[in-house]
Amino acid sequence: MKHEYPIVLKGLNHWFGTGDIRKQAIFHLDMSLPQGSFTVLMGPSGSGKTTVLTLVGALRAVEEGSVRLMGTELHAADEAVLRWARRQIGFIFQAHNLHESLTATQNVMMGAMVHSGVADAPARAAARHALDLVGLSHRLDYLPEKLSGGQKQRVAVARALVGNPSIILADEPTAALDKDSAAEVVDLLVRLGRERGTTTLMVTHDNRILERADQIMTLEDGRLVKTETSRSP
Ligand SMILES: Nc1ncnc2c1ncn2[C@@H]1O[C@H](COP(=O)(O)OP(=O)(O)OP(=O)(O)O)[C@@H](O)[C@H]1O
Repeated sequence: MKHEYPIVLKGLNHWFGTGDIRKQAIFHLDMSLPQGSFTVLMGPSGSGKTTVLTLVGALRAVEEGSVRLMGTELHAADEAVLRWARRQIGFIFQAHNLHESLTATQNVMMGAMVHSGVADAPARAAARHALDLVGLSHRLDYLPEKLSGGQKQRVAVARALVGNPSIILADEPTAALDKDSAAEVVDLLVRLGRERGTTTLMVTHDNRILERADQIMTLEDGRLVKTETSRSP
């Protein structure tokens, strides 16, 4: 089923700690991300970007307000719904989370097997397909140490894509990359939005990629202070 806005946050508040040290980290956050769009979440260190990403990713319980993924509410959702939500998502983090002793294909296969519990042969086929999609079909059997920074991060993107997610959540995926490699990874995510309708939310400090974003949202002290829409998806 298609959803015009696969990610919708309404009146989201979040706190850390209890008692005297209880501190609000997110304040009244509203956000709607259109299907196929590429949204960048910016803001100074400590402004709440990662907290938002983990709430949207069903990695943290929603305390107050609403997070809807593909129309399904995560606030007060049971574990089965949260597991379902995580299966809709491909997660991409900084470059260095590939297993060094596994080839590109094996790294991506792990994503397929964890994601959907599929067996070896279909996981291998899915991994090859995902690596082809990110332009690495000529590097299937390479170990990470033989790949460039940009190629490693494209393996991480392939691993996130292998379960065919509707949503991609990325935390600083270009931080360790040079300009061209960063552009490569971002162009890929933008293309996936256009071609497959994948909706991406990326946390970044990286000014180099802003011109490629459909929406740029800026958080300060847990509040959304600016939303810029640069082009329609
Ligand atoms: N597990 C936690 N326990 C207590 N406070 C936390 C926890 N995680 C985050 N915080 C606090 O919540 C606020 C938002 O943190 P968050 O990590 O979301 O910011 P960020 O914008 O992602 O920062 P950075 O760019 O440095 O990663 C900060 O004040 C932080 O200290």
